[in-house]
This record gives sequence, C-alpha cells and structure tokens, in this order.
Amino acid sequence: MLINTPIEHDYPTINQDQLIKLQQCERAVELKQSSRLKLANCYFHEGHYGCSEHMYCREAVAKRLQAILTVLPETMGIIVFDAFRSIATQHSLFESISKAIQCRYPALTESELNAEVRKFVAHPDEPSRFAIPPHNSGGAIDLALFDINTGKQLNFGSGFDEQTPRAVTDYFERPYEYSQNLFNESQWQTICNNRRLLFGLMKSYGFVNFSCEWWHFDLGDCLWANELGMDWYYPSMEQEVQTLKE
Ligand SMILES: C[C@@H](N)C(=O)N[C@H](C)C(=O)O
Repeated sequence: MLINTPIEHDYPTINQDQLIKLQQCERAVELKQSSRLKLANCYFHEGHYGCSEHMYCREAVAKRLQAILTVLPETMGIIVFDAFRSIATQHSLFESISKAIQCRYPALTESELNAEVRKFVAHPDEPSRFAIPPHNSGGAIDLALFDINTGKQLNFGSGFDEQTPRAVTDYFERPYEYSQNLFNESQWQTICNNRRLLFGLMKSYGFVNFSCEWWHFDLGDCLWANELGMDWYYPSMEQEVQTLKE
C-alpha cells in the first residue's frame, strides 16, 4: 500500500466499536523483533535511567503494527525507537532534552524554553497537560520505516528526536526550500513521500500523530484524546510492565 496524500491532522471520530476494540486489547505485551520489525530501543542503548532491555506496549498497538506490516511494501519494515516508557525514563529524557535545547538556544526566556521543550518531550508530572505522559500509558510509539534490502532507515529529513523545525511532521509539505545544502529538490520530495506513507498508514490504523514530531504516534492515550476531543483511555502501564518483568 503506497499512500501519497498530503499530511492533514484531521482524524475521524472514534465509534463505540473501536473503543471496545481498544478495551479488548489493553493488556501490556512485549514487542518481539522480526526481520520486518526492528526494535532499536534507543533510550536503553543511550543509557537513560529506568529503561528496560525489553520493549513493551499495549496489545492494540502491537497488533496494529503487525497489521501495517501486511500492507506495507514487502521491501520495507518498521523500526521502533521507543514504546512504553517508565516515569523514571521520562524524567531522565525531560532533563536531557531541556539541557540540549537550552544549549542550542541560550537566548530563550524561561517561558520560551518551557514551551520549546514541550514540543519534544512530555513533562513526567504535569497533570494540567497530560494526566499520564503518553509513552507511560503504553499507547504511544516512536517509529520509522526501513529498507529491508539495505537495512537502512528511509530518509525522513531529520533524525529521531532531532530538536529542529524539520521534526514537524508536515514540514516537507511546503514547496522546496534550499536550506544549508541539506537536501536537493528530489530528496525533499522523497522525504515528503516517506512522511506521507508513515503518517497515512498510522492514521488509517487509528493512530494520531503528535504534529511536532514525525515519528511519534498515539493510540488511546492523552495526546490521542486531546486531538480527538475525547477522554483518554489507557492509564499508566507501569505496574503491568513490572509484573511482566517478574
Ligand atoms: C522524547 C520524544 N521521543 C517523545 O516521545 N516526545 C513526546 C512528546 C513524549 O515525551 O511523550
């Protein structure tokens, strides 16, 4: 299935049947690596506090990834950067991303810095924004597509967790712009198509994208609920993951 329609954050409303399906598949599961599902587990390998060598998510998320693999061209696979995240890891990430952004933009005021940081990471304990940080619910997933033959990630125009405007999901929807020799016009179009494919597939399987990050998708969590104007569905998965590990 090659989707090539412009990225639009307009999501269909969820009906009762779909909610029941989320409920039926709410248990915590461990993601299993296969030739077409690579588990990068980035934060574990970067040594962030509170990570596990295993990756977990809601069963509804895992099942949808498997379904997407059946419609994705056979030459492509999915690479998962991160899925369930403990609150300890969310703290660790929030601190490191805050520091990185402060170093990159030293002139930001405190409130500008707060707003910029939140484009790239949820605060670990900010109920006024999210009752449960999205990844802690097991409903959020960070991912990209890769080429099975080369093993390389497709070009998405920015790295995972790159804190620049290029991370904005629809950034490459605009007409080609020459920018610091980064991309030629054909690469710009390829990036645009790759983002459309990932976004279109995830959207067609019920996920909502966080518009500041092309790699971040949500199902049943607070970001999903905000976008759809509904109540969030999945609570913290911390306890269940703990039980799975024991
Ligand atoms: C840190 C980044 N990969 C991410 O997951 N950001 C979202 C907003 C989050 O922290 O939930």
